[in-house]
Amino acid sequence: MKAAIVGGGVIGGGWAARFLLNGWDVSVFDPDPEAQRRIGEVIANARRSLPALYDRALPDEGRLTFHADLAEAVRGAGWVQESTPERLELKHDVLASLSSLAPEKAVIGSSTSGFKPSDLNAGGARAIVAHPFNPVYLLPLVELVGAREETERAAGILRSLGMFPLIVRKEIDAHIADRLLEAVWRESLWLVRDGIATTEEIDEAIRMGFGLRWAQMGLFETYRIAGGEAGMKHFLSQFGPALKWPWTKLTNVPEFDDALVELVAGQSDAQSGQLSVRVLERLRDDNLVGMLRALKKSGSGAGGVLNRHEALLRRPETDGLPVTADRQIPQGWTDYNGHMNEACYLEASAAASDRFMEMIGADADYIAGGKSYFTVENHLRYLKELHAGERLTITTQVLKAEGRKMHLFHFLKGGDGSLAATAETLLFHVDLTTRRSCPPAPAIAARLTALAEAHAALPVPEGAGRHVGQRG
Ligand SMILES: NC(=O)C1=CN([C@@H]2O[C@H](COP(=O)(O)OP(=O)(O)OC[C@H]3O[C@@H](n4cnc5c(N)ncnc54)[C@H](O)[C@@H]3O)[C@@H](O)[C@H]2O)C=CC1
Ligand SMILES: C[N+](C)(C)CC(=O)CC(=O)[O-]
Repeated sequence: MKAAIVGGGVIGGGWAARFLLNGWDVSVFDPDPEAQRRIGEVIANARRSLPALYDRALPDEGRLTFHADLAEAVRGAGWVQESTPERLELKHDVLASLSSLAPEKAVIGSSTSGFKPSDLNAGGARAIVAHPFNPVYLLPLVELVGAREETERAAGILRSLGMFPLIVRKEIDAHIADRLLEAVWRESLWLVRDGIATTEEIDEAIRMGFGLRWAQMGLFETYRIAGGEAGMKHFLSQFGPALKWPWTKLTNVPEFDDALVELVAGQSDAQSGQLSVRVLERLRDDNLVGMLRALKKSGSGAGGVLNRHEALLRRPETDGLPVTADRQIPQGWTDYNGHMNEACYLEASAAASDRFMEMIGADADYIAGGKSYFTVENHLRYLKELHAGERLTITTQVLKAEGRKMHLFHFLKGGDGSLAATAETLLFHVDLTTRRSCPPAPAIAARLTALAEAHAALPVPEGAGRHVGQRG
């Protein structure tokens, strides 16, 4: 699979990273000689953040190439994404060329923030709007506007990249999200211009309050709760009339003169000018990863998208021993010593035990039926440092399976395949109603015994049965 990226600035670079890290080959066309360096830096940021969202490994990265010839860049592409500056005449030229050069079956998407497909295709092109959000490699939303059949085909491809396609029912300037963003931005500019608030104060007003709510419940669900037990109707009757009070300046746009530009840019420099854009991007990405991982636990909003994508990612089942984890180490697992924190070795091992339980049939359905395993003892050995972004693979050997006892030994291997840690763990099968140990269901016992018998032929792992501080 190949994607062609035409225009490799902020958004084109993000698209390149999204495709590349999901295993697509990516070709880039951008006349700016700086584009290759900039895209390299964006992809480096994406490598440290995107894999951290998943508890499974992403596909192997595709191949990245840069081209001076547009026809060469789009040859063989299944997706062509135009991300040139927001100027209609330029987009007409570029999209017309792409429509004649790209393979017939290729989706031609435009990243335009505001133009409608009928604007873009006025010169005879066949593009759809595929409007993403910055950073494209982390945020799932892509607004799709265009012919239904084409947007549905595009939606399937975007889902396979872990994105959330939102098909806009009717074309309209600035689609859905940018209309909302623009309303907030316009009002913020008034507040700055009129000296009511600084750029920093406005950012605090967002991030200390409603910004936190929006990522998980959006606007209407949040307001439903704000109506209390009486719900949405009560909320509307209480706050609806306020829309006619002078709470906001609504549609007026402040004069974009030099004074306003200097005021906003000056305040913004004072707020964050000491940090480079790349540093700010990394801070943003680390925070987004933390928030997205929290949403993944509840399955809310973008967390549900991640869970569905993760279920599609390949999971190797055996490597001699069952493979119970195969993932990249997230940035958030590293500590002040610059390596994977000790607690995260346990987190990874506990997830491997969960996966092993699934493999023998003690899965979510079995647990919902009232039976499970509890861990009663763990022994971890830290043998080698592990680092963010490195591949972590865990294989699991059954040391003993007797009645209600399950004794496992996890081998944690780093990206170079060498042993980085071992985790020996003893689990008891329990009845979740009585909270007491009991024998597992016969089907579980049979699968576990079969694995235990197969593993009995293997040597006892070095370090098994050790106590803390034991020499040799
Ligand atoms: N920056 C943002 O937050 C977002 C921007 N967009 C949309 O994405 C598009 C691109 O915006 P940005 O990436 O922000 O702009 P940008 O200015 O960062 O990048 C534009 C790139 O296009 C290249 N370019 C110029 N003419 C070209 C041509 N004829 N062929 C190929 N490349 C050409 C430039 O060299 C530059 O690298 C716009 O339509 C914008 O509305 C969409 C979502 C968010
Ligand atoms: C400012 N903008 C209109 C280019 C923003 C977008 O289009 C989406 C985003 O990422 O905020």
